Amino acid sequence: MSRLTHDEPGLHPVLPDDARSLDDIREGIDGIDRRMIELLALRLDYVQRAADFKPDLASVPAPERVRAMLDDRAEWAASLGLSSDFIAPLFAQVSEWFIRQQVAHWPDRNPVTRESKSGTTSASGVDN
Ligand SMILES: C=C(O[C@@H]1C=C(C(=O)O)C=C[C@H]1O)C(=O)O
Repeated sequence: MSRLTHDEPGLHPVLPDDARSLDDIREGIDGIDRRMIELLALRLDYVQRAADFKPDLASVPAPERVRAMLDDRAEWAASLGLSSDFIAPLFAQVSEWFIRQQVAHWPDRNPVTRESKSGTTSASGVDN
């Protein structure tokens, strides 16, 4: 029994229960994995943008937020019949990698934001 319908563009329109061949199954899986990767790329944009709203590098990891997120994801997974033993470490690894990207992105943040936080002259030479 499928847990979700998927009328999303890019996903194979044949649901698992309606599959007539291994090709149907593999097209379904390829569509899902591709979409997951596209969504992870979009997630990266959000995570890097988050740096613009943080006052300093020390506020990047936000461990209390990560803990709350892992609890939520374990709950979401359980409600769909996925083991939290699988989902919790998976998302811990996801967050860990994304936090590293946010740290690496830190020096490239929007100069406007950097100016307004530091109150100093920007790289473009425009005073605040
Ligand atoms: C996106 C944020 O920045 C960080 C990245 C997170 C993630 O990728 O899961 C979670 C929390 C923070 O460590 C945030 O603070 O919300």
